Amino acid sequence: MVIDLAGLSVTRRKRPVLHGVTLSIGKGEFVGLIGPNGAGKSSLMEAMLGLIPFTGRSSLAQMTPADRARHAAYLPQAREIAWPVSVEDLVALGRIPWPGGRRSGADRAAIDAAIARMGLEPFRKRTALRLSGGEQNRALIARALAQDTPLLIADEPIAGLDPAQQLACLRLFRDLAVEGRTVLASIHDLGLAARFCSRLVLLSGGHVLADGPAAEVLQDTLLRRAFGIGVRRVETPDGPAILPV
Ligand SMILES: Nc1ncnc2c1ncn2[C@@H]1O[C@H](COP(=O)(O)OP(=O)(O)OP(=O)(O)O)[C@@H](O)[C@H]1O
Repeated sequence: MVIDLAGLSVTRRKRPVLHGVTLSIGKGEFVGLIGPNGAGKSSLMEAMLGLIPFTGRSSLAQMTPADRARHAAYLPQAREIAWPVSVEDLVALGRIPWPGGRRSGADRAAIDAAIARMGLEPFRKRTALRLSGGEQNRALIARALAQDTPLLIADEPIAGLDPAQQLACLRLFRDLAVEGRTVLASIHDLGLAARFCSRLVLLSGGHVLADGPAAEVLQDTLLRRAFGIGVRRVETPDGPAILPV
């Protein structure tokens, strides 16, 4: 398993926010983590990576930081770029876990591929702070891609992207999974999650309410329990379109 969690619980400011989450994710899966605001999606990602205290077991948190950095790339929800570095230098930070600095051929190839995959060539030399919000988001995704890890954990990767960029990003993540990598991404758009992910995990109130193929997880009763809303489904040649009602 690429991610193996058992009985993972998190308490924040004395309030329990995750209650014994058990979850295994294997090679080649693209798992969409869905659930309402405050369900615990970000907390689950942070805890499994060992970034916040938790009880229970996470295979990722057990690794040394150096091993983990070569196993898992992480796109946090907060899209902070701290320094006025060029897009190219920002993406190159993804190579830090690998020996050889930025000079090896492998590093150059990974940086170039990540920039190309996120369509960032026109911005390559530009200071990342002078990009639009969505462009900055793409640069940070490219940094995670340049890390070239078997696992990518992305917290709301398509938030703030325009519709074309959302499709491009999810298509890329699906391709990464087809190539044999593993992707876990939190996604609020249920229709896009259903179309692109191989499996959905529905989190609500810190519990896993459902885990499986989209058709099983996006059932009316479950969605009403989690979000308090119903949905309309329209089948299209590209997959289901899901309209919250
Ligand atoms: N730094 C923090 N300190 C204290 N409580 C926090 C902190 N971050 C999150 N929480 C609380 O933990 C719970 C889970 O939050 P979390 O950010 O994991 O949810 P989420 O599912 O990612 O939500 P969203 O969809 O809004 O991003 C919420 O009740 C939230 O208020």
